[in-house]
Amino acid sequence: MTPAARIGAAIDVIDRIQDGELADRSLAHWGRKNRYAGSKDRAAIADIVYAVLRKKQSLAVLGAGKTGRALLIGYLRDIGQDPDAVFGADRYAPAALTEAERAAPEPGPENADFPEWLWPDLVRSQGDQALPIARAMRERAPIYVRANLMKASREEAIAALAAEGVIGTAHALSPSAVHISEGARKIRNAQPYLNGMIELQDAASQAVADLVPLTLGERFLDFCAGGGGKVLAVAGRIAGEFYAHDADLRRMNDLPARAARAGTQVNLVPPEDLDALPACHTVLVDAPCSGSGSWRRDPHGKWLLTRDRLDQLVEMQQNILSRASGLVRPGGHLVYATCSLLDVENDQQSAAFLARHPDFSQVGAHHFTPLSGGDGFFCAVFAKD
Ligand SMILES: C[S@@+](CC[C@H](N)C(=O)[O-])C[C@H]1O[C@@H](n2cnc3c(N)ncnc32)[C@H](O)[C@@H]1O
Repeated sequence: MTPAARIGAAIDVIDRIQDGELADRSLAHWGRKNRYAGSKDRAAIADIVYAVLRKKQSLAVLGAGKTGRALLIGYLRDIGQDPDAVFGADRYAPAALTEAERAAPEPGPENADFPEWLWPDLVRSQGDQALPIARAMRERAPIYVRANLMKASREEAIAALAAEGVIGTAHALSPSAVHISEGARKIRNAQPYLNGMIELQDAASQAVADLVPLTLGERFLDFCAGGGGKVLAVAGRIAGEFYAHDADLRRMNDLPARAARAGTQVNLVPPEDLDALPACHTVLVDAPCSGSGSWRRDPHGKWLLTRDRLDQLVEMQQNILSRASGLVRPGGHLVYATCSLLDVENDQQSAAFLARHPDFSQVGAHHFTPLSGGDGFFCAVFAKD
């Protein structure tokens, strides 16, 4: 069957489903009526039908209707194919599009599976990238590892992984990032992981760690260290004196073992010891945030966020920034990062910080979105007078 004929078959199957038939019965019925179709064709048609059912609501918006035909128009738009190139493409294809079907629907949150109340914020923050970003957020996150450059080059790490059946390629977001295309489940038992040559870490998270200004031997504090992903990434780049703090000490439970595996040392600083810590060359605030940049990994988080919670987070970020800024020594840097796509947590938060702290000036701001492969992240670097 031609690709267009498979789309035509999927339309027939979906129409029966829309009339109330169960999906597997509708597929079986189509198979009985079209015995010329081989097993590959039937499997491909089933794949299309189930892909449509998964996104039925948003595809109905994209195709401007709920019939099999409209949903398949929506399906093709969703996967980036022009329905005009399929409908009417050959004599087995469904009939060519009408003018009304050809008119593309208005982009909006309902065809991006994005919380409606937050849509204006995303548009304000990301402009005409809002829709592709929101739609990218519906897919599974890619898997990345970080080559620990203190132990091996990225190429050596890729080769060591390949020897254990884990296939990866260098990724452009960071000199340490490796995109894993095969064998991801084997990573945690693979030698390069067990001996600290690699760590699991999103590529944009690695890129944020790359932006941390630090010179050999300097003192670095990760103020919101959590499991230690960022401090370990910075320690993988340059030798220094590393400190990790988190309001919730338990979040750092695994950090000493992870640091030992990576061949580095990270000193844990409980809240009561912060004031005794000598001022640092660089302090990183990887702040608690909406997590909107990592909703591919946490799709439930997307539906749990509320306006009240977002307001609370913004206030919390302000307080943390003020507290952490007091730990930076003159001439040093404060780095503010979030895995958020929302301006209110990112550029607006940075501007508010600068307004409250005239002894700091902004020397860089970077925005990462899922469109470049990794999670959405924001990173601002402030220099202290
Ligand atoms: C985004 S996570 C950090 C992720 C971590 N840096 C990493 O790369 O794996 C934010 C962390 O901030 C911590 N946190 C929340 N409120 C805090 C506060 N007032 N002071 C310090 N840490 C705080 C949370 O416990 C959480 O572990």
